[in-house]
Amino acid sequence: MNRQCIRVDKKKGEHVRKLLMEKGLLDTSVRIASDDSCIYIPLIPAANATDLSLEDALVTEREFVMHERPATLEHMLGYTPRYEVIGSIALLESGETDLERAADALLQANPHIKTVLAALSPVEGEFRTRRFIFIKGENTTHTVHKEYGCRYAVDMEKAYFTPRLATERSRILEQVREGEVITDMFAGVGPFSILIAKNRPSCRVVAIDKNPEAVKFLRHNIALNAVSNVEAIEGDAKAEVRNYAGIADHVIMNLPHTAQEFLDAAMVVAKPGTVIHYYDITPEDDLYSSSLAHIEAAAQRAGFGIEPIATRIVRSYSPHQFNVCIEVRIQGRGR
Ligand SMILES: C[S@@+](CC[C@H](N)C(=O)[O-])C[C@H]1O[C@@H](n2cnc3c(N)ncnc32)[C@H](O)[C@@H]1O
Repeated sequence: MNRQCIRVDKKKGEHVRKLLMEKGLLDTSVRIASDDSCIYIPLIPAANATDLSLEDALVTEREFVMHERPATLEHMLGYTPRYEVIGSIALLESGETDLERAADALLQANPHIKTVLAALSPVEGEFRTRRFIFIKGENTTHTVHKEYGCRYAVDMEKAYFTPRLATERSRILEQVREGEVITDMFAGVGPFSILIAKNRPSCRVVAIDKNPEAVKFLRHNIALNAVSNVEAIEGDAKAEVRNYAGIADHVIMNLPHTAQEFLDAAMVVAKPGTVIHYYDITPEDDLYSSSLAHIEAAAQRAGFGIEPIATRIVRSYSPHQFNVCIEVRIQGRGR
């Protein structure tokens, strides 16, 4: 099938290709063609070639060979931008210089992406949310993300969610046995709680979050995933744990930066044998020691001891800081 294209002298080819790419007019589904002196650059069907007014270039038609594989971002942009995909939203990380062009390439490379946003702020504030700027596609911050057979609706401006913890969540699930009680102290829209509830139907999950918007999505996600063993609690974990004293087999503390302030509250729901899954941001020269000391001190205040069972780096946070997980088993009688 013939396609509309631009014929241009080989020497000017790269300049014209870049220009068409910037304008979002390059058809990247087929290979650029050439003969001895010219190259033929394919245009997307909707391109209005008469508006282009390219010097020394001719609008013509010819057949092109399809790419065997869909064009990659590297192929389209000459580099791979830093981004993550949450549901149908691609989120470009700060540092991206040509947002419009990167957004065009993302929309073209991945048919599941309908919206491209860029982060305007880091994760911030008590509710760990971010601000975004809309770049291209459908103008929304709401999406539904699929992960390990679960679906999570989230408005990214109103509540925290990251797909980067998917593997970590599955690691926690592997440690939970049927019939256990889990307290998810900072549950957000529910990715730890719902994954566990769905895969361990006889577990009881108490999911707490202080952000009313996160809890709204948590409740929605409980219904979306048809789980009946999650109790969604809106409130401050420090206060709410008093209603669940001494019942937890697992306590998930996914509030890096400030989880330390909640260790005494974690000890309220703990009992001998409870496993605490504690997340922190730590410097490379003290990945685990100080955090372990804080956990041990809180356990001692509650009349417990601890047995460290695992430590791991979850992901890199900044050049010299890491998001780590420390897991300890509670020992002793408690107060
Ligand atoms: C890093 S997010 C983690 C959310 C969820 N666990 C996840 O993986 O997506 C931390 C959550 O803690 C919540 N939070 C902050 N302070 C809290 C508090 N005092 N009590 C309960 N939740 C709190 C925030 O609203 C946020 O949703």
